Amino acid sequence: RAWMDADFRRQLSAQRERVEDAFEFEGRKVGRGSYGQVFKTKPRSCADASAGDYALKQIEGSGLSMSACREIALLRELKHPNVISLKQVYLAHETRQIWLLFDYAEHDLWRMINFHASAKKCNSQVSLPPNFTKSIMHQILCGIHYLHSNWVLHRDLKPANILVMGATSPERGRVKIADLGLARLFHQPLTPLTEIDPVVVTFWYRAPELLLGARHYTKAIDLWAIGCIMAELITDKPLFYCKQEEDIKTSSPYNRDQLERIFSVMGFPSQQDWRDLPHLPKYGDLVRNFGTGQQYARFSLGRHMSRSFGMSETSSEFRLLSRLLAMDPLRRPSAREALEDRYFLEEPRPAADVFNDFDIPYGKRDFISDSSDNKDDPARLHFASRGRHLAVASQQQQRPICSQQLPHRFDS
Ligand SMILES: C[C@H](O)c1c(Cl)cncc1-c1cnc2c(c1)CCCN2C(N)=O
Repeated sequence: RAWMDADFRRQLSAQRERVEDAFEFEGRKVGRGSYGQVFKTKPRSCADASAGDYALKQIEGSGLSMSACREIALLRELKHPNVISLKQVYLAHETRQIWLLFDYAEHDLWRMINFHASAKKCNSQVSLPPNFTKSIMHQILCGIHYLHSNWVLHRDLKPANILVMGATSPERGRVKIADLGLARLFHQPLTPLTEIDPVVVTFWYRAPELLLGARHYTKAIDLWAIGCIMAELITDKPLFYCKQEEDIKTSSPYNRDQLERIFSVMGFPSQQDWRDLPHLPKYGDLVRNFGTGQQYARFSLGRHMSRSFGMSETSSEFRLLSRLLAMDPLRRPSAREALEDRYFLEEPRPAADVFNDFDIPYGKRDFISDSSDNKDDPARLHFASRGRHLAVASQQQQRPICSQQLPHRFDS
């Protein structure tokens, strides 16, 4: 028996296509995060440069965990223009590594928003098409509507997971939702928040019910994150920005500083606003830390957005934003209800190419070196995230925004 299997296994192993044989990815690493690392590659086979690029994601850790297997099986079934499509899975049997192959997206909201934020700091506005935010929001909601109608929850929506196809792609300017829950090894939110890679996890997009100990992810949790992303697209600043302790090793979902930030923007939820609040597991901590929340009585989203960004509280843009950011998850719209909001029916209408045929001002992704890859280096925590910022910064240095050469203006 064993003898026959060994021979059979040798045959299989000889036939199995190896990822390193199919793709050139030496020195082509573009990103590294809690999920693992990602390379911008071309197939070795077709030599012509015109062939599209691919993103090769090497999943952190080894072995095919049950949830990684479930997520991969899901990804292979999912097919929607606004969801990144999984092209191939490679299981390297020798190293028990998992490699996922996707179409390559040159841009993502994290780098795009950083670009606009730094351009603002240098007082050189990169003006965007008037329907830029609306087009991106429309496509995020279309993608999430598709996932939710297939009972797939994303669980970790944030700007870095919202990709946008670049100029060389046939899908130029199309939004692709990525990292579907693969970053989550367990489905319940009560997982130790230390990712495999101790790069700090941000809480800025976490719904208040999660911070108060809600035991399960819901569709409404994804809609809250989309509201946070919409505000960030409008202001170029994370709405619920909260300084992060360097290494958050807690396994408790309760994060007082993050809740404090949410209340100082939104105000404190009253019994009328959120009937089920007292039933949440961490309600006791909330009362202990914040009492009746009187100190937040004068705060509201409308006040924050109008005072800080001159946004009109009667605009349909603000109305949709405040619906998405309802403190009570039961009051948030579904993805379909959000898509039916007046905001998307009014001029200017959302466009299929979010750049609206204008030149794309963002640079290509930088390749990053492996030097900071030393896992034992305690400082890795700093360099890991700082390295990414540096990568973006060097992007900016290559395209001096503050000098006379201004990026192509959208409105010209
Ligand atoms: C795997 C990943 O989701 C991805 C996919 Cl599936 C397809 N095309 C590009 C990417 C991609 C590459 N790099 C980065 C990002 C995304 C997010 C922001 C971080 N990042 C860097 N390079 O820093």
